[in-house]
Amino acid sequence: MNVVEMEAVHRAYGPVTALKDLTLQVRSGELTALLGPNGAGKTTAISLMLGLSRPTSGAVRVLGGDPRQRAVRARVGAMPQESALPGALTVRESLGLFASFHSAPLQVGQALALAGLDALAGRRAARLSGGERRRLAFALAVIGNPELLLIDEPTTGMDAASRHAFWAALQELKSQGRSILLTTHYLEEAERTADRVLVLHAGHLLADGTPEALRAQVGGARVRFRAGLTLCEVQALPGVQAAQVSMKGQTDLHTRTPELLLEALVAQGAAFSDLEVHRATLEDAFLTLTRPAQSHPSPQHAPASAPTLPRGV
Ligand SMILES: Nc1ncnc2c1ncn2[C@@H]1O[C@H](COP(=O)(O)OP(=O)(O)OP(=O)(O)O)[C@@H](O)[C@H]1O
Repeated sequence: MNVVEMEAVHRAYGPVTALKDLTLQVRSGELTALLGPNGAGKTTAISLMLGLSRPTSGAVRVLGGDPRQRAVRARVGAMPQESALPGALTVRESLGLFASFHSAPLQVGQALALAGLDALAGRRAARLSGGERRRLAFALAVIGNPELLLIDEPTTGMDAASRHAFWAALQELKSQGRSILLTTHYLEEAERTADRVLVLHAGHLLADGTPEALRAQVGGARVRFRAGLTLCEVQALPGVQAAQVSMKGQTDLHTRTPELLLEALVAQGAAFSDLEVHRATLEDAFLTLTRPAQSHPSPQHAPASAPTLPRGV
């Protein structure tokens, strides 16, 4: 069963087209990650699912109904990218207030525990740090005991321990049978926790599958080592698909046949050190999928065939 269905959805903001002929489904009981570069249309898609705006054309159905219906909204928990929190209330009072809007809410203590806010229950929202405010926004999203959680960039501003705790809380909510859709730019976290990944780019759905399936599209491995080889010499090694060589001899390459490559390196008698081999990640798949249309890749995401230049060159 699908908890969200978008069919041929088009959404324009004046001359800007944010979503183009977007068809996607979010399945019941799964944790789905909606990924995409900045401006891909993720927040627009979530705001349509929350019934906060309407598609220019196409259809959006949530829990089998129109997301603008009160009965549907009552079953959905929302954590937007930026939340206006009741600053004068304490964390516990905020949760109590929001709980009173729902017919069968969680207990305030349950929401506090899920969001790791027990120690901050008596603090006014206005005095919370950025990461703590995200945790309160999460607690407010779950207090209504929702069947479906729609979460936009939840872990931005959270420290590593809070992010860890947050993902554990999502797993707990999922194990209770809830469906979760979230956007994130933390691809390692999506890879570890999502059942399914949807990749948006320029308002289109580029890919839809398990993290394993997306990784398999790229396949192969990333190999890193330090050696005195030039970029041309590295590119001439068997099976190299893309490579970078820094001025200090740090080599970073992608290959589908790491064993052949290492055999050739040893056969050549090349002196190399600091060898690391790991299979292609979801981030590798994401960059490969979204790279062709990126107009200004950041240095860390630059095409892998370009040699790394020292600062200032
Ligand atoms: N209210 C608006 N008015 C005009 N353009 C908008 C509006 N909201 C979004 N857009 C544009 O629509 C496109 C999609 O934006 P959206 O916020 O959905 O992307 P996103 O994938 O969530 O990006 P990010 O990862 O940066 O949050 C962008 O080009 C954005 O500039």
